[in-house]
Amino acid sequence: MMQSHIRQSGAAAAAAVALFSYCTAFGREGKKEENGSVGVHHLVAAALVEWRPPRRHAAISSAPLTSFYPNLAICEPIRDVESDNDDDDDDNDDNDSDVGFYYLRMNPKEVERTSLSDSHAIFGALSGTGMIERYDIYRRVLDDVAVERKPRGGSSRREVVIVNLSVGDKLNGHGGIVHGGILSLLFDEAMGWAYECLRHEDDWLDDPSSPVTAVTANLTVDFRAPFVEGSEGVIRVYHDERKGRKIYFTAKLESKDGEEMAKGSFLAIRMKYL
Ligand SMILES: CCCCCCCCCCCC(=O)SCCNC(=O)CCNC(=O)[C@H](O)C(C)(C)COP(=O)(O)OP(=O)(O)OC[C@H]1O[C@@H](n2cnc3c(N)ncnc32)[C@H](O)[C@@H]1OP(=O)(O)O
Repeated sequence: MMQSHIRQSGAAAAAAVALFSYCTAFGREGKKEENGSVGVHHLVAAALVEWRPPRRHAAISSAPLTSFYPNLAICEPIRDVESDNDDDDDDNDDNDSDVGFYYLRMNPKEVERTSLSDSHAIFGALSGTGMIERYDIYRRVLDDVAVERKPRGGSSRREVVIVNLSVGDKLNGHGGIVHGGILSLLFDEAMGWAYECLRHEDDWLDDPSSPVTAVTANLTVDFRAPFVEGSEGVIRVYHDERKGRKIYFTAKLESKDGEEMAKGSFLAIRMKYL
């Protein structure tokens, strides 16, 4: 988890300081030992490289569940995925980056839908050690002030969903690199959940409870950097536009360090009869 990563990083930093103090106090040179072992200063350097200041976090709230998602979201305000508020990528500066929000975790296991049972690719067959080891979905929720300020309508770009994920070492194409098809799958699912969030918003449908299913009509992915096996990452899904039954999303996959590993765009079309 990123939280534990940050905690570990903090511990690493503390250890680095302690080791550095030790080196300074005792005048150790810390060269690489002749027998090939790594000297003290290498340990210090390694620890310092590991540490990085945490980025600004999303607001954390203990707000109760909203009424329209009684069994979908569980009340677990996120503490371990970082905000994109300080993102300097113009491509992804969603409109509400200056207002308050928090994340609520969604729970696929509690959704009564056969597609999310064992037959589901991500939560079923491809879930497990070495495969998709984590795929935690969070809905972004604006706080009351943000809701008041936010323009309503179907075309304002905004982050809807994030996914905190990790992939093991059994889903590669080239050695050590996660298969692009797997990343496309991860994107497709995330954008599907973003659609599910949007369709429950009261200004989206005349009847929010009506079961209107959307399918992926088009999915495009740009792979920007190899996502290596054993990596953690965050997918951020943005809603761009809606034209009748057509709903457009874009998304990006960030490494845990915030580097953009892949970008996706997605067209979901609401089916006529489901
Ligand atoms: C709580 C649980 C959470 C659960 C969350 C779970 C998330 C799971 C996510 C998994 C998502 C998937 O993988 S879904 C599985 C993969 N996808 C599929 O199997 C879809 C297969 N394709 C289809 O069924 C169909 O082609 C549809 C439904 C997409 C479209 O057929 P249609 O409804 O008859 O639409 P049609 O009248 O032809 O076109 C409507 C408009 O869309 C445009 N259009 C149609 N197709 C395309 C296209 N590929 N690219 C661009 N534009 C298109 C047309 O030009 C037209 O524009 P205009 O003239 O109106 O301007």
